[in-house]
Amino acid sequence: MASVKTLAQSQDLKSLPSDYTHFKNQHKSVEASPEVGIPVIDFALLTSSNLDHRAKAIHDLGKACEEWGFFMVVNHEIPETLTNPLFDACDEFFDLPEEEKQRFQTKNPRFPFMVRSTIGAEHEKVLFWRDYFRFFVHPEFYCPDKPQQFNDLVSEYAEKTRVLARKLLQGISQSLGLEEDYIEKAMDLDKTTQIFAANYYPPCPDPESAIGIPPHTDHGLLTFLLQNGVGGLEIQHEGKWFHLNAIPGSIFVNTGDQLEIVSNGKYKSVWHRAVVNNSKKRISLVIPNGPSPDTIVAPAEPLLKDAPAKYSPMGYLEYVEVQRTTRPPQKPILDRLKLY
Ligand SMILES: O=C(O)CCC(=O)C(=O)O
Ligand SMILES: [Fe+2]
Repeated sequence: MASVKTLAQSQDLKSLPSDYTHFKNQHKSVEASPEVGIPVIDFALLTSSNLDHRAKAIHDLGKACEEWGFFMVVNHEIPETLTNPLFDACDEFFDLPEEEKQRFQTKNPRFPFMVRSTIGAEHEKVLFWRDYFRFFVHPEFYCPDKPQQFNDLVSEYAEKTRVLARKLLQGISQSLGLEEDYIEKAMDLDKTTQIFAANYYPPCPDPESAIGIPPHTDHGLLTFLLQNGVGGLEIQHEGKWFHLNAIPGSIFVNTGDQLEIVSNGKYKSVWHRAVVNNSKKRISLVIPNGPSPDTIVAPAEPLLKDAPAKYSPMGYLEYVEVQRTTRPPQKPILDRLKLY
């Protein structure tokens, strides 16, 4: 199957092919920025030695998870000298011929490498306006050996985002009234499951009728997202869709299904989608951070004093696999684990 990029670049593409048509002017969303209450977490405050600053950051983090399931992190210590070349490397990877990309398939069924044409697309009646690839970078590190430097860049980015995830999850633990290290121990974060994914959304001739990624929730604890200066991510909040505008240099973070389970439903995983536009290509780099593959995820024991468990336990990797192979893929398997 040809990539969407190739399709978008073909000379005779005047209108959206019918199998990519989802809606008639469907995406109604409102512009969202810190002015309308989108939470911003200052990582420097969260890691400050000033206890008041830290307590305020933890409070804000808890509120962001509870009310939005989404926040932007500033002062996160991941430099653009790393992320800019990483965007370039991903862009180059998308430029490789399809056969070349397929060559990077991994043999390991537990931690597969995927590019768009191998999964999803051929099973769907309606197609999404994006190309993507993804592979596991932890607890086993994998990365294609092309383009040059890709391996080093991904490895450094994965390492830095693991540190960020752990510190945020320490704050989130405390915001739930748990010990600082509760989540990292219960979720076995030394063997955290990290996936590196890149999405490519070419300019679309009829963006109102197409969708990049339909509404879904992510499977992990926290997902990090960077974009190439072009917006497209939308989150659902109180029944409305919000189109997110990034503070330059910030990282988007959204809560995932496992955080909902661990928090026994206090921090719901947020519904989100990616919309497309007709003028600029958009690339997003996405890192889902989850428990170790073999963790059986269940509501945190100390929280069960307040309310009985709302979810049945389930192994994390099994959860990922079921979510990946469920059609339609956007239906969260979380619903099946809900007890009441
Ligand atoms: O590209 C985006 O804005 C959304 C990506 C996303 O939700 C995902 O890859 O799970
Ligand atoms: Fe997502």
